[in-house]
Amino acid sequence: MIHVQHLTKRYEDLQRGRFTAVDGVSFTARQGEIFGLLGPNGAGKTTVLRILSTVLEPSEGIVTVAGYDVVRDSAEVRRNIGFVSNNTAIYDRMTAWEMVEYFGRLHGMHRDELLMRMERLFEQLRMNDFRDVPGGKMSTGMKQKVSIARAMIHDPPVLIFDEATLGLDVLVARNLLGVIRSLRDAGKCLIFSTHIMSEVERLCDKIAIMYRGKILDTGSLEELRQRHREDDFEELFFGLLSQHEREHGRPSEALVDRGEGDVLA
Ligand SMILES: Nc1ncnc2c1ncn2[C@@H]1O[C@H](COP(=O)(O)OP(=O)(O)OP(=O)(O)O)[C@@H](O)[C@H]1O
Repeated sequence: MIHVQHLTKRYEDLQRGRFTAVDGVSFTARQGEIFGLLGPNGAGKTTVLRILSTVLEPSEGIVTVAGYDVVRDSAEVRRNIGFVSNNTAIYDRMTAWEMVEYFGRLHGMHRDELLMRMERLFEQLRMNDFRDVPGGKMSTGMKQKVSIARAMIHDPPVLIFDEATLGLDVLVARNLLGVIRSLRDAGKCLIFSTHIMSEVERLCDKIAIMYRGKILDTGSLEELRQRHREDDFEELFFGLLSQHEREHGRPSEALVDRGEGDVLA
């Protein structure tokens, strides 16, 4: 469903000059699968997801979503994906129902089809209790559900969650992970990016560990554990990052010195 081959993205940065944020990344994510992108802040996860959702163009490499090329067929790609982040704008004065309806119209959905889809979605995400609550009066959990409903209104086969649990309390985050699992069971292809190891361990069928623009390894949790002969996922993760630092001439303490200790969160 998603094929990423030798993807590289360079930014022209005023301070750093030409900076490679994503460096030769390849992976495949399939239908009915939750694919986790795990990495500390700055690893390049958001850049990859922005390319998948056609907001940015690759510098090199080929990326296809549902068979469509993100550069050549960007409109088709957008029809096939929904994007959920932790900072989606929710309009204070629009109700949950109005917001989701508005996004359905933006996707050009016909009225009857839109209403049917909305009824199903509000039921599925348990949003009927707050159908008529305006954004300004919603809890964080309600807002997050509206963001998901908005991303799913056109029933895309691919859903992308970028650090979607950031800032949510444990209960809301737990509910969100439940929703993501049920979408997987309904056959969607899900990409879930996070810096939180436990979420990836509990949720993802396949994991790509990303650091400094590269994928250091990829596989199911079990495959990764066996390959690295390490049952403790946290040890495995830091082991891979430290090995990368050693091979690239940096001391492993740099992980902590650079303030990247928060990958432990
Ligand atoms: N528009 C830009 N111009 C220059 N550099 C950028 C730009 N956007 C991102 N970067 C840099 O690219 C690198 C990767 O950033 P990216 O946001 O993709 O990482 P991330 O893994 O999603 O981390 P985070 O969770 O902090 O967003 C970082 O060093 C970041 O500073």
